[in-house]
Amino acid sequence: MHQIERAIFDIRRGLPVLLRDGDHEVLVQPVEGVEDGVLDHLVATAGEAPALVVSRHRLALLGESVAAEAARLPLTQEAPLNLQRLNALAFGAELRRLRLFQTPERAGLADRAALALMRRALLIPAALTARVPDQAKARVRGLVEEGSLLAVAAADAVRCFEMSSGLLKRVSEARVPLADAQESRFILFREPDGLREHVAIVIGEVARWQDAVPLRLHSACLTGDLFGSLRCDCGEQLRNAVADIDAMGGGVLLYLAQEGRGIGLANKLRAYTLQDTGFDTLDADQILGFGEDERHYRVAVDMLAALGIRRVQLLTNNPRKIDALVEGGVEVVDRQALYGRLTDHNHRYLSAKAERAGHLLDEVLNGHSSGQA
Ligand SMILES: Nc1nc2c(ncn2[C@@H]2O[C@H](COP(=O)(O)OP(=O)(O)OP(=O)(O)O)[C@@H](O)[C@H]2O)c(=O)[nH]1
Ligand SMILES: [Zn+2]
Repeated sequence: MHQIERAIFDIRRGLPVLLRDGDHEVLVQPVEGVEDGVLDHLVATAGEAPALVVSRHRLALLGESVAAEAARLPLTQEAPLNLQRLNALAFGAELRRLRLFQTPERAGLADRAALALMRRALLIPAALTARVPDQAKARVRGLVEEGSLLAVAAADAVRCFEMSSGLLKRVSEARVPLADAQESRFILFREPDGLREHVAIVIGEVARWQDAVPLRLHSACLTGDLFGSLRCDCGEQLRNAVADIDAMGGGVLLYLAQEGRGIGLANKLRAYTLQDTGFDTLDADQILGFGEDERHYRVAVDMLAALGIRRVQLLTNNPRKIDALVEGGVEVVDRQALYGRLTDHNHRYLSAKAERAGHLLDEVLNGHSSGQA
């Protein structure tokens, strides 16, 4: 998978990469950050006009539905390669003005791989993919050989989110006394591709735990956790969780690198701007091409295994977290609610989570202001 990591770095820098699926070769270019000249360069290199690959979430907003995860929109003379139009089609909020000229086509392996790479790179999930025709293959191979274009297998790229279980690296640890839990230890884990790091905060002594371990899975939220943003309840939930776990006699908080429900901080800020024009938290993500929740919990299951934890009492209002642990073979014997404070700023966010994403927030929305249930 080493080449995939390099491909992700190239993509984050706005460079094209070549995806190979047997004899089929496809050039991939992220839509995010695409600049004047890049499109012409892509067409000149590939030798064919590209298609815009978008997620099914984005496509649904454009009035088309597909069963698959992604679809390709062929870009031809009727839909010229103009940057403004491309961006509007890929992640613009003015949907009424967009008219599809071409029927969406089924995404092939390389198209799906392209979107997986965009997501893994935390970019907008939209890509330009251009097939390399036979007569252009020798020239493109030359670019790969001279090192100016990276080639990867589409089959590896499409699996870039999958991690071989147990390969998570336990890297380092230290005692870090916290204001709300003096006996705390931070243990850092790194994903095998080196891209993301997650921290287990172990409160109390593991050896003393007899029964189900109090556990919090907390997804990173820079704005809320560090700066006390009023747009969400994350900072208070984080601090309440540490205090609650300490009061329960110890347990674990997994601080997961899943900023913005897995879409990354850059996209979360884009989503906030959309929310300021009237969209709710889920619709804003969908405009950008994301599903209502892009988080994967495999890493949390692996961290628990590394810590020798099989039975837990989970502090959450999110049924998906319970399901993900159970699917991963962790026994969830109990759930405890965990609230932050309801404010004028986060009311709409919490209501959307409750009404549209099934979060169990009745108590906080109906008057309870803070603390555990
Ligand atoms: N995309 C997006 N993410 C957001 C928004 N507001 C907060 N988040 C993110 O949502 C996640 C919330 O994480 P958690 O508090 O662990 O999870 P939860 O799904 O609310 O579930 P529980 O708190 O366990 O009930 C964090 O990653 C935040 O960065 C938003 O408007 N859009
Ligand atoms: Zn937050």
